[in-house]
Amino acid sequence: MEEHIDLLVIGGGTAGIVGAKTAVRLGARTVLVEQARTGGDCLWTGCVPSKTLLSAAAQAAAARQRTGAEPNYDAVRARIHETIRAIEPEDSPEALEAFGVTALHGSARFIAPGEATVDGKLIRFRQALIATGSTPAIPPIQGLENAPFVTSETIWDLPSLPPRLLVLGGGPMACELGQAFARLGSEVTLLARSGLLPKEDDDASSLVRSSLERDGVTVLHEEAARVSTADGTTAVSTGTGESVETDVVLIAAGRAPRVGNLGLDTVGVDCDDAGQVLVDGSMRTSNRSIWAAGDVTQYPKFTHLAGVYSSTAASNAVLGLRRTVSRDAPRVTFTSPEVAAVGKTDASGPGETTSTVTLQDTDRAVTEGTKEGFVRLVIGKRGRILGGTIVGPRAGESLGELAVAVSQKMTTRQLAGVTHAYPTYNDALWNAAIAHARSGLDSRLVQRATGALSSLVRRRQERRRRHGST
Ligand SMILES: Cc1cc2nc3c(=O)[nH]c(=O)nc-3n(C[C@H](O)[C@H](O)[C@H](O)COP(=O)(O)OP(=O)(O)OC[C@H]3O[C@@H](n4cnc5c(N)ncnc54)[C@H](O)[C@@H]3O)c2cc1C
Ligand SMILES: NC(=O)c1ccc[n+]([C@@H]2O[C@H](COP(=O)([O-])OP(=O)(O)OC[C@H]3O[C@@H](n4cnc5c(N)ncnc54)[C@H](O)[C@@H]3O)[C@@H](O)[C@H]2O)c1
Repeated sequence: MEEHIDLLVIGGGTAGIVGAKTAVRLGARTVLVEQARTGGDCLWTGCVPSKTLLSAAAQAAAARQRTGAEPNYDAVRARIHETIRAIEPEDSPEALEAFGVTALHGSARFIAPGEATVDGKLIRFRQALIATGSTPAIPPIQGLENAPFVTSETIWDLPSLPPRLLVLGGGPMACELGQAFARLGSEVTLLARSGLLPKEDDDASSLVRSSLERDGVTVLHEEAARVSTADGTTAVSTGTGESVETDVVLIAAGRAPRVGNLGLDTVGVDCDDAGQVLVDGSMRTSNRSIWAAGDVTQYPKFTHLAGVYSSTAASNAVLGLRRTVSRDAPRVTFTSPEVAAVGKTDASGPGETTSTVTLQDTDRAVTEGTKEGFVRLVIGKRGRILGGTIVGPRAGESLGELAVAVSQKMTTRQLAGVTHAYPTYNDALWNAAIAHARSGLDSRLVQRATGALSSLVRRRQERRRRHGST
């Protein structure tokens, strides 16, 4: 390709696909390069298979309770493959080409400012977008290399349900997959050195822990120290000397950016100590014509952020803008109960407070027999909703409303003023806003003001009655 293209997109996952389509919509000549299969982690090894697995596991647990029937793991695997097959065409090279993106198969590498190669072939570009994603981080644990371990990339290939599964990690991936495999019938141990969902509200994390334990998961708040494998048995020992035997180890200990062999030094793209590409709020790297989005950057690693941030990066690159991204980062961990959060989740700033309503006080939850869950709003000065956490069934769906409230800078009074249908799970969110808005009305100053107003109205009405009666 001798002439310059407008935008070179490296990586065909969510960030790459959305970025490339955005650029084409803006009239840019865009080339997307993917070294493996377009669709990326979300489609092949992340969100799509894991959410299908969770759904199948929840149904299996319900069926076991109803009839005692044990799940058929082959059928679960078949369902996962079917789901991927149904979504795959949307992300295919053919779909990209039909949209106007030139899709190339190969591995891209920067070789000089404005120049990259794809498997040795030269491409000249005006702007580039790095969207190369991440791979599972493998912690340096003695003996792990000889153990039968799987990651989010390989767990889908297990030929049968492991009788015992040790999950290393306590983040969203460990909690979701740990619960799913326990519900399917594996004996699951979770080894989580920072506890469960350490980035979320403590009460949310406690509810998830109790729920996992009810599903039979053993949760150890410890770090893996050593792994030994002999005669087909693997034992993982912890820092405190406890040892857990297992058939398979699942590593769910975070992510490492895919930056190897990209030639970032050649073009002056800076990374942090973990190798993540550093971008500013407009998603521009330290090289003025190179942008980045998705898991490869320092921002939280979620599909929706990969898409939205990449769209901003591509439009900034193509139109010469510096629009910045929102850092509110809505997120959902799809355990049972779901944990959904956006914006601030603790009242750590001056003048900040929280308003909490439990699902025990929410009629929809009572009618459905749901006992666990809550909504907690984090509220700033003058009643502005800064963020919050929702735990319970369909918390991920309720999060949409909270995300709107946060992004639109709504106050609790404004949210309280929106009529909600009864009985819904979102009543909890509404009631948390009402409770806070009312507490403002209960303050002594407001009581004095409303008292004075109502006595004024009373006197006026009295006067009118007297005049009317004469
Ligand atoms: C088990 C699991 C469950 C998850 N569940 C959720 C969820 O429910 N919700 C959610 O929001 N997020 C979820 N995530 C996170 C989500 O999958 C990622 O945030 C998202 O897929 C990142 O997209 P990306 O485009 O940045 O990277 P990727 O999808 O990894 O895409 C990067 C692509 O770049 C290609 N590439 C790399 N280097 C080169 C090169 N030099 N040349 C050409 N191509 C290259 C790779 O082959 C890859 O296809 C989950 C992740 C996991 C592991
Ligand atoms: N529902 C979702 O949106 C969803 C689901 C799964 C994964 N993801 C994304 O995928 C990425 C990967 O998920 P994750 O859960 O692996 O990452 P994570 O970084 O959120 O959690 C990893 C956890 O593993 C623990 N850990 C690391 N090394 C350990 C060791 N040696 N012993 C014990 N514990 C150890 C860490 O303390 C940490 O809490 C995340 O960024 C997440 O956002 C999202």
